[in-house]
Amino acid sequence: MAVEPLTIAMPKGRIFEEALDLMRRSGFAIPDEFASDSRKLTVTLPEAGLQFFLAKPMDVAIYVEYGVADLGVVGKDVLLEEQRDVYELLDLRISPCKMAVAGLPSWKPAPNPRVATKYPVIAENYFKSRGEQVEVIKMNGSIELAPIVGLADRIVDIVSTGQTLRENGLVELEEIVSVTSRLIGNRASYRMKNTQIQKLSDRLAEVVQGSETIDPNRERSTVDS
Ligand SMILES: Nc1ncnc2c1ncn2[C@@H]1O[C@H](COP(=O)(O)OP(=O)(O)OP(=O)(O)O)[C@@H](O)[C@H]1O
Ligand SMILES: O=P(O)(O)OC[C@H]1O[C@H](OP(=O)(O)OP(=O)(O)O)[C@H](O)[C@@H]1O
Repeated sequence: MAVEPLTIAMPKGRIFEEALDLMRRSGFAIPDEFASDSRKLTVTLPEAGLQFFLAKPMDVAIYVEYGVADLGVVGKDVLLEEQRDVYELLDLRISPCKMAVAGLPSWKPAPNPRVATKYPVIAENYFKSRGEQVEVIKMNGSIELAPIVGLADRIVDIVSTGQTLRENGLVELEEIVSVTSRLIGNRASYRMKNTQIQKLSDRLAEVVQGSETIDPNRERSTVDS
């Protein structure tokens, strides 16, 4: 009986190249036409029993929760922000960064504090857990601008190299959580396609843990059961 392919939602942008490299090192020969900057949003590998599609990073967990993708690759930041009902299957250890509170070096606690962020859920939860009342302002990007122009006294944002903070005269005040990309799974797919999913996850885990490369010719690159 033919096995239904596994569908994997991949994030466009920063994570994409590293995720693709990981898939390739795990033995899946994904063609070059599937690139983050290409307009092509889907690719099927019939031999491998895999189908990929390219989604906005913030939307990956939605596709997986609704079951149009069996699996997805997504930053831990998105999982914490979106709180979707999905399984987190594997830490892929790619695209590392952290979520942090930042502000001007002169920052001091003041009445009616405002915090600008693209991640309002993470920010609300963090300040609530600290017993600090703040007004969280949801922004869509260029978050570092907010303290400079006086919209907010602090920000909650991703810090990777720290360059954006430095170039804007800001400093990290507190780290909230460290972030890497995760393999996530739809709950029903995890039951119905368990053998295929487990096989793919094990294969990725082997490469993640050992940083080894699986030769596609070593065995047929398939997740068919
Ligand atoms: N320096 C960084 N800035 C932002 N995200 C990073 C960084 N380093 C790693 N990441 C990871 O990459 C993901 C974001 O990727 P990207 O910046 O391509 O998307 P985005 O900013 O959400 O999308 P878009 O720019 O299309 O709105 C994050 O969810 C995070 O897990
Ligand atoms: O520590 P760094 O290496 O400088 O990286 C962190 C910066 O990168 C991201 O912004 P992005 O480039 O996604 O732009 P955005 O502000 O428009 O979201 C993030 O929001 C920080 O601003």
